[in-house]
Amino acid sequence: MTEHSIQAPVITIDGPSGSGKGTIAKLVADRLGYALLDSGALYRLTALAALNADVDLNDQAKLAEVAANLDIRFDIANGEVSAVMDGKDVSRDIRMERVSMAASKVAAVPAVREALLQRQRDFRAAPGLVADGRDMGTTVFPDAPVKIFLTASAEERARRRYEQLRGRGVSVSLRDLLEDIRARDDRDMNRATSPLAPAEDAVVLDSTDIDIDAVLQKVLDLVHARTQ
Ligand SMILES: Nc1ncnc2c1ncn2[C@@H]1O[C@H](COP(=O)(O)OP(=O)(O)O)[C@@H](O)[C@H]1O
Ligand SMILES: Nc1ccn([C@H]2C[C@H](O)[C@@H](COP(=O)(O)OP(=O)(O)O)O2)c(=O)n1
Repeated sequence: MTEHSIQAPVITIDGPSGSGKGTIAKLVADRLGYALLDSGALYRLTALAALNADVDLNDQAKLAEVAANLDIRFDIANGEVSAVMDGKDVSRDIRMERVSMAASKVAAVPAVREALLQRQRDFRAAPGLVADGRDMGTTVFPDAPVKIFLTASAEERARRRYEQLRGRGVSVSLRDLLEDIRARDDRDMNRATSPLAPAEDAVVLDSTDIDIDAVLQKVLDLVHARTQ
């Protein structure tokens, strides 16, 4: 028996921005009673901390120091997860577009990824974990029994983000969002360390034309098939 085979199972959900990872990860975790790791939030928190401290986003050593020293926790109340940094709820702040852009830059720094690696693995606990991000199946939990790579066309992902932001009363242009999504895709897919890519043993699911319930059902079917 390997060391990993006695650990709690992990379901990894990787994919580009707006493909539905966060939504599906939360639903699967609720359904199975598993813990949830939103790994993107860690990169967003690092970005926010760096912006707040006026750290130059090109200073890799400083960024790694910021990542290693984050004082953060995730609180759960009424089924909603909030991100708390230095004792303050920053859940809304980390979703701002300028933080999203900074997060994608910060996430390209190898020393930042290294600094956050163990923090992510520490989320693994019984009865299991659902982890969403870009490299959950490739780098952070390579031994996960269930790996999903969720995609959708850039246009559909921009449309979803547009609706999501409008629903929150944020006014944005669909064209700007599509440009942002393409810029982030490019950076996430072409960086040297842990680029966005499906693991060899991942199942690729394209959600462009299927709704959330249908995606959830496909993922749950796969979980049952792989963990029986
Ligand atoms: N299959 C789907 N069809 C339509 N809308 C979806 C689908 N999956 C997710 N969404 C919506 O798209 C938006 C972005 O989803 P989210 O889970 O935040 O994506 P990600 O975590 O991959 O960035 C949310 O408003 C969500 O409700
Ligand atoms: N495991 C991860 C998770 C996120 N990232 C990067 C990629 C993104 O640009 C930022 C923010 O990720 P997040 O998943 O919150 O972003 P989206 O909700 O998909 O727009 O962090 C990463 O490099 N590796």
